[in-house]
Amino acid sequence: MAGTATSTPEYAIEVNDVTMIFNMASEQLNNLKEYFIKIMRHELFFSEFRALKHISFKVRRGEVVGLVGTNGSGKSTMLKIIAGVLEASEGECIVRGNIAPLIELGAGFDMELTARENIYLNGALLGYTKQFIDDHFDEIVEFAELRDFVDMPLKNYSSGMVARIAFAIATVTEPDILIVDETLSVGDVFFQQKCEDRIQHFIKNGDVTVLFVSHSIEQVERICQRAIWIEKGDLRMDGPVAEVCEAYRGQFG
Ligand SMILES: Nc1ncnc2c1ncn2[C@@H]1O[C@H](COP(=O)(O)OP(=O)(O)OP(=O)(O)O)[C@@H](O)[C@H]1O
Repeated sequence: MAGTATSTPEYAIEVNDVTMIFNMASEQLNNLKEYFIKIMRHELFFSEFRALKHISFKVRRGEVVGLVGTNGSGKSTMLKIIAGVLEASEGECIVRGNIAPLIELGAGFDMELTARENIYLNGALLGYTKQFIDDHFDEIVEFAELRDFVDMPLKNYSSGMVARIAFAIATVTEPDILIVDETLSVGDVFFQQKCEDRIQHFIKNGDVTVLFVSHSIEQVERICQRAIWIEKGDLRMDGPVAEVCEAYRGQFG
């Protein structure tokens, strides 16, 4: 269960005994018709897959926490539950403040529309008013460095270009909580640096809480103070970034 709270105690995020269960179909079906036929004939079976098992942790306001773990260990699932995109099967997640979720980039975009139209659409989804977007439109486009492409449909953009627009919109104001899931990996190295600088600016100048997933342990060590290691759905370690990254490297490096 994801929830928000209006009081502002020291924790921005509280994850309490969260378990996430996915139902996996016994076979891959191509369409709904096949699905219904199999169901009617009792030929389709489901098995439970526990992507997260009894995870608990708290993040203080202003803390910068990295999530590490090998592929499929449950990091993105954890971020999606915190962002309210997925509902936990068991346990609860309390979030205090507004979240800028940089996960599944482009999910709020309509690929048939232009970048200009998508800035307004995505901005509205993030809760910005039209006036606010009018006032910040140039700033968003400047940051994304896509001025020449602003009236081009998004379907013609590369994934890196979509990431630029998404990052620029989501960070045009300082959020209370910034959730970054591999967003930076699709951009080129120059844009990655620019995004990292903006995140660092938020960290230094405010009390933004950051949850950060990256496969680059160096990047996690550079940006975060604390790291949480999730492995095969279990919380393996939670502590100072250097210690957790060293242990993780020791096992997988
Ligand atoms: N919607 C879903 N339905 C079924 N299984 C899912 C779903 N989403 C994720 N999973 C499974 O849950 C597990 C955890 O996935 P998740 O994407 O959270 O891992 P991750 O640690 O972010 O991986 P990566 O580092 O590769 O991005 C994986 O085994 C994945 O296949």
